[in-house]
This record gives sequence, C-alpha cells and structure tokens, in this order.
Amino acid sequence: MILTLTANPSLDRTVSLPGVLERGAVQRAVAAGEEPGGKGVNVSRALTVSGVRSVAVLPGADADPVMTGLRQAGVEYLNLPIEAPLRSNITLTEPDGTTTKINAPGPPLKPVEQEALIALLVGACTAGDSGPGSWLVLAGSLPPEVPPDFYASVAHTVRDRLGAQAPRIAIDSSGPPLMGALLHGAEPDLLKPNAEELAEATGFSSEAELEADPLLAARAAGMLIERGVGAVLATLGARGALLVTASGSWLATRPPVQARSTVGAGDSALAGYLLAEVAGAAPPDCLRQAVAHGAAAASLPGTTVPAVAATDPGAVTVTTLDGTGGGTPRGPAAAGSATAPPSSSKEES
Ligand SMILES: O=P(O)(O)OC[C@@]1(O)O[C@H](CO)[C@@H](O)[C@@H]1O
Repeated sequence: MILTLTANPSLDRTVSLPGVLERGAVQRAVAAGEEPGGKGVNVSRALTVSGVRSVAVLPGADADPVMTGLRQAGVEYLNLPIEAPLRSNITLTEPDGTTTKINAPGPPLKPVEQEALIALLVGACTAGDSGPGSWLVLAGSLPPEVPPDFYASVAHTVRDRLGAQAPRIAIDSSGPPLMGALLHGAEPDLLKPNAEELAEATGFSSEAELEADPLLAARAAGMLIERGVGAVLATLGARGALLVTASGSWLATRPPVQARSTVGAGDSALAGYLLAEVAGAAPPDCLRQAVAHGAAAASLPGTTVPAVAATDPGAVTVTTLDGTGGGTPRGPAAAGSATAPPSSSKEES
C-alpha cells in the first residue's frame, strides 16, 4: 500500500480553449471539466487506476467536491474534515497543448489541524499493509499557516513513531516547502524535482542549463545524494528524466509525444516509478516506467492519469551515465528526445 499526503489538495478545473489564450478577452471554451487534484492525490489516482493500492490522506470536508471526485474514481482516502472549502486550480489548455495554470493558495490549515493531519497519517501508516517495503509520498505546496518545515516534521514523526516499520518517504514539492524539508533533515528516500526545483534545491546552475544538460543535472542530483537524499528522480521536460542514487545514474529518453496537458505528468511519473519499484523492478526499469507514465499523462487532457496498460515503456531508452549500472536498452535509440510539452508549457513537478 502506498500512502500519499496532500496538505493542499485542489479541485482541478480544466478549460479547453478553441485557440490561443487571449489576455483581457472574453473567450468561449470548447470543453470544461473537473477532477480531484493536488500532487499526492494524483499519485494515488494513478496508482489506483493501475491496480496498486494507495490511500490519499488530505484535509477537506466529507462533502467537498474533491472527496466526491475521489469516491467516484474509486480512490481510497482518509480526510481530516475542515470547515473551509478546498481550493480550485484552473488549467487553460490550447489546441497545441500549451497549458496555462493558475493555482489558488488554498484554505489555511490551523496548527491544531496540522497536528490532526499528521496523527491521521501516522494512524494510516500503522494500519493495513504499510511498512518498510512501502512508501509514503509527501507532495505539493503547503496551505497558508503551515510552516515550510512541515514535511520534515511529518518525516521525523513518522520515523520516530514507527521505527523500523516506517515506510520509505518520497517528497515532491517546490519553493519553501522543498527547501524546508531538505534543510530540516527530512532526508527523503526519494526526491522528485523538476529542473527548476533541482536548481532551487542545489543552487547549482540554472533551470535552463539543467534541463538542457542531463550530465549537469546528474551532478546537481549527486549533490542531494551527498546531503542524505536516498535517490533523485529528476524530470527534465523534453530531455526525459534522470535517476541518481548512491550506486548509479541513469538517463531515460523517449520519442516526443503530442502533449495535450502537462498537468499531473510529473505526478504520474512518480506513480510509474513507485509502481515499478514496489513490483521489484531494478532502478533503471523504475526510471523507464516513470518516463512512460509521464509521457502517457502528458498526452491526456486535464489532470487525467494513465493506467499502466496505457503506457509504452518499450519506447523509452535508458542509458547509464556513470558506468555503475544500467537497464536493458529497449526501443528506438532516442537520446535527446522525450515527452515533449510545447516550449510554452512548463512542466509541473
Ligand atoms: O499548488 P501545488 O500544490 O504546487 O500544485 C497543485 C497542482 O498544480 O499540482 C497538480 C499537478 O501536479 C495539480 O493537480 C494541482 O492543481
């Protein structure tokens, strides 16, 4: 069982435009839809749709549309009821796949609610089939009033309370919550940054340089390994993704796909990695499945998550970067090409 914690979930509203987004104009959408979102929620959705048990832990009222969406999608969840409605995040998509996203701050989570959310999570870790072979994913931004070291506090509490039975911890966040986690000793077993977050977390080179140069990105990821991170799964937009561990570094690339919405592609990549990992795959094959999942998600509308059966890991090429490991190269040699969101769409972590 894989647990996810989304402290700042959202109802993702996707509006499809018939053409280019025109600032200041009234435009008619060709389609609109809603899905439960937030990074951890998306990871849980992607795992569930592939038949891997996942429980999403999140704040929000029983009647909140996010819970309704999770029930409809058959996703298991544990919610901490709060009074305020959860946020709605808006995605505007253009026909060429260009994605514009506007994220709301979300309702504040009071200190007493933060404690209760952690208690709910610890309870979930001790129940069922969570344990040292499993994972806890801490993902997304933090709502107002939550301190930036929140993910580090969660990691410390879970490890203190569960000891050897604690699940491994994966973190996917950005800005102050990412820095707060790293600076306060969260020491995640897995960190999933994009190029911007890798630059932010290491202060090593710029986002553009890291995205353009996987070897440079691998060096930056290596700095995080030296600081106690177990493994770094770095998504590099059109350059594919990297996996860096203490025992090896790998780069995965694939032919471009026609992107429809890059929202949630990073979350699906993390889900792909985890579902391969819990099935016992070797690191290069976990990376392969991450890239296959991310590519499939980018080709789907809105925050839609793919099932593993709809992904194409055979199209992904994995190469060893440092001669310490490597997967069985499969599919067309496609170095330098990968999931290709349009240049005007930023890959979300
Ligand atoms: O504001 P955050 O928490 O950083 O990101 C939230 C969000 O953009 O992340 C997901 C895509 O990764 C979406 O479902 C959701 O709207």
